[in-house]
Amino acid sequence: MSYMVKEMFLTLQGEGGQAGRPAVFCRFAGCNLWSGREADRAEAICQFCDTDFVGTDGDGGGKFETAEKLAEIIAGFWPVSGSAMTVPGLVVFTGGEPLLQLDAALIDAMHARNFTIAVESNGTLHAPEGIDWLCISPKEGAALEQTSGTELKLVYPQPGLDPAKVEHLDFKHFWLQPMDGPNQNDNIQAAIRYCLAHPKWGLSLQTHKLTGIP
Ligand SMILES: C[S@@+](CC[C@H](N)C(=O)[O-])C[C@H]1O[C@@H](n2cnc3c(N)ncnc32)[C@H](O)[C@@H]1O
Ligand SMILES: Nc1nc2[nH]cc(C(=O)O)c2c(=O)[nH]1
Ligand code: SF4
Ligand SMILES: [Mg+2]
Repeated sequence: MSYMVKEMFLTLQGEGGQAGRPAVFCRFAGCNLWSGREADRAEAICQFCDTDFVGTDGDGGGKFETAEKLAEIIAGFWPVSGSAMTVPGLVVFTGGEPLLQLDAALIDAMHARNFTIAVESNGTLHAPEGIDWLCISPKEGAALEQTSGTELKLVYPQPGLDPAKVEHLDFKHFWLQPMDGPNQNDNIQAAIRYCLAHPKWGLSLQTHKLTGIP
């Protein structure tokens, strides 16, 4: 199968429990909750998206015909290779919605290159086996199918999606990530208040936006 990739880059994971770790980001094109076109945003299931995932025209983007070819390019972004790679590399598959495209062949090809695999998903599709760090970020109005993983990262607030509705699910970590947008400052303060009153939850700030890295 072939893979449609919007962009790829080396950066620091900005969010969640792995924030601060260097990682290669592979952003797949396309999502099942929004077309990505501004004209469709108001009618989309997910309306607050902060990401351009349309097409394959970003830095490092393109259509990759095989898992081996894509894995080789991803590994090439890592600053260390071969015997100098004393700790595993880290790849974050995101999008768009990565579980529309990530498959066993690509997972195996990254593991064969000594990479740990992290995924950022909206949870509407079941995750394949072999993902090492699975982050699920539920969206109000979209049925949640993947109810287990490593971390649950809820963009907050989402009217109709109270954190109490998902805090029983099978995850190791629970994060509230303030919704970026016109009410960002209020959302940060509301998320902090919620965490202080409900200490199962911790705060996930989008630290890459603070530092100005991708
Ligand atoms: C662009 S999404 C791509 C992965 C997947 N489609 C998903 O929604 O989880 C990456 C992360 O950014 C979060 N996100 C998207 N828009 C946001 C916003 N306006 N404010 C805060 N987080 C946002 C998502 O919830 C998700 O955790
Ligand atoms: N630095 C950085 N960290 C991130 N964590 C999740 C991201 C995403 O867009 O999925 C993201 C991103 O776009 N950049
Ligand atoms: S599900 Fe993820 S990629 Fe899709 S529109 Fe929502 S935040 Fe953006
Ligand atoms: Mg992002």
